[in-house]
Parts: sequence; structure tokens; C-alpha cells
Amino acid sequence: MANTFGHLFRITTWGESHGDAIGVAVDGCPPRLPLEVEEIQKELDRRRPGQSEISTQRREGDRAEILSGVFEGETLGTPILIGVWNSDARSKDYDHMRRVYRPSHADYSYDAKYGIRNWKGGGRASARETIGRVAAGAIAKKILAREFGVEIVGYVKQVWKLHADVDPSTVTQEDVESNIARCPDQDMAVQIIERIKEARKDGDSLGGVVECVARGVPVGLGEPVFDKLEADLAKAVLSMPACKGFEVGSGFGGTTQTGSQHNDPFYSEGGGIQGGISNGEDIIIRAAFKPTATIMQLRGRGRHDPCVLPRAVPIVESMMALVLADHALRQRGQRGSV
Ligand SMILES: C=C(O[C@@H]1CC(C(=O)O)=C[C@@H](OP(=O)(O)O)[C@H]1O)C(=O)O
Repeated sequence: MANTFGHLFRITTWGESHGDAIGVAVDGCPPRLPLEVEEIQKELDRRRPGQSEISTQRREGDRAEILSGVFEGETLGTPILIGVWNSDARSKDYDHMRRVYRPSHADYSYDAKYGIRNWKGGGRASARETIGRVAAGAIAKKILAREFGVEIVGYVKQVWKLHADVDPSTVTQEDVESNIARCPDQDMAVQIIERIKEARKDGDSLGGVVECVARGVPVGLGEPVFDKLEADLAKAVLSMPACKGFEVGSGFGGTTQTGSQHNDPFYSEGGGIQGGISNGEDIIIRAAFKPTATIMQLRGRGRHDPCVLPRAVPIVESMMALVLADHALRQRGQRGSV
């Protein structure tokens, strides 16, 4: 179970960054869901390396192959296996890392845990592991949109000290995809792109925040005690590589207000979640990412993102979709309808 996430809609990701292939097994997808490989590809293309001048230059096509669970364009209800081949792993870049632990990477902790590690590249700790999450997330998004009327939009809210002004209740995916920073505040996007280019030139890296909104969430998703909706969202978000912080609704900002300022006429702290259960309002989450660990100032080789934020957007959306799809199916299982 160590690589598995979810209950009814359950995913297991597999593969290493410099292994032969990488992907996901999805179990529990309802049968007769129309599914074409292009729908998965569209999301993988938003995540893939080499997509812009501010992303890693590793050249992977990341072409999705559906190996099971789909027949004549419809899901069978059986496990869906999706994989991509790794074709541009330049393992020579890692020769000098065979016996060296890179600071701020998982090299030491993996070695300490397993007594062995694939020192060619980041292995399971690499951002390439998120291919499986995004492929499964594409299916989860489709279930949510078709069967539950839920729409999920993520975007870059902050890079370094540059903060974007975005209205979560109206932002669209077209706004987000209109620039390579995936920041719908167009003026801020220009500044962010310049700042990331500068960091790359200096051999340095930057962190930031992805914000993600789910609109049209049905009432009643989430379990009252341990599987509270915000608890599962927190786990989903903090399990992403390089992610160091999670907020929901007013988040840490709410701590400086009084109760009378903070309580909304209907909902409160969770922004769409009360007692761990959705109340039908929009749910807004934020994921904080640290500056990329590999920086050229530390003589790191390999091809790296000077800032992971733009490529993290589809990953955060996918993690939110996995949690909501799982809970929607659980609610339907218990109540018969949602
Ligand atoms: C290739 C991807 O990102 C990679 C994530 C990554 C890491 O250590 O996390 C290291 C780099 O790979 P490599 O060491 O092979 O050059 C990045 O390019 C991807 O996300 O698909």
C-alpha cells in the first residue's frame, strides 16, 4: 500500500525517473465512462518537461499508453493501467552522485530507509512520479465533471515575493493557460516569467504558491472524523514533491482575525467545508512549494526547473480531483445518490 492513494477511487503510481517507464494503476473507476487517451494526454502535456523556456529542458514526449481497463472507448470497471516510456534520461549526469548525497534531496533518506537507491536521477522522489497522479487526475476530473458537476481550476498565485491578484470564483482554465507562467493575473505573469529567467541565469531557483478552486462541489463530501475533507486534501497536497505547506480557505491568514470577523454568514474557516464535510460552497486550497533543490551553484547537473510552480498547477488540480472523486463515490456508495 506504500504507493497507493484513495479508497474507492484508488491509484497506485509506479516507476522511477531514470527507469524504463513510469505511470499509474487506477482501480475503482466506474464502468462505462467514455475515455480516450487524448483526454489523458491533454493533461500530461500541461505537466510535461521541456514545455517552455522556464521549465526543465529534459525532452520527454510523455505519450500516454492505456494498457488495460478501457474497451472501445469506455472504461470496463477493471484496473486501468497507464504508462509513458522514459526516453531522455541522461543518467551520465548523475555519475558523480553515486556516492554523494545532494543537499535538500531524498538521496540520503532513501538510502537510509532501503539500503539501496537508484542513484541515476531522483528515482521515486523525482517530479516524474507525478505523471501517474496527473494521468489518474484526468480520469477523476472527468468523473467529477460528468457525474457530479464539479469544476477544478488551479493557477500560480505566487512566485518568490510576487503575488498575483486572482478571483477564484470566476477564473477559467483559458485564463490560466494564456501564459507560460500559468498565472491568470497577466501583469504579474510578465514579472514572474522575467524573475524565473533571471533565477535560471544565476543558476538559482525559486518557490511559490499554487492556488486551486473546486466549484460546484456537492454537499456532503467528506467523512466526519479521520477522513475529513480538508485532512484528505492536506495529505494529497503534502504528498507532492517539493511541497512544504498547505492551506484551506482563510488558512493561516485567518489566525489574525477575531471570530466575529472570521465567521461568514453561513460557512466559516474551511471555505466550503464544515466539520470536515463539504457544504456546497467553493473549496479553495493553497500548496506552497520550496525552491527547486538542484541549483547549479551546488554543481548539480541534470536538467532542472528553475521554478516548479507553472508545471505544478496540473498536479495540484489532479490531487484535488483524486480526493473529491474518491469522496463523491464514497458518498454515492453510502447514500445511493449525491
Ligand atoms: C523530467 C522531469 O523533471 C525532472 C525532475 C527531476 C527531479 O529530480 O525531481 C530531475 C530532472 O530530471 P533529470 O535528472 O532526468 O534531468 C527534471 O528534469 C519531469 O517532471 O518529467
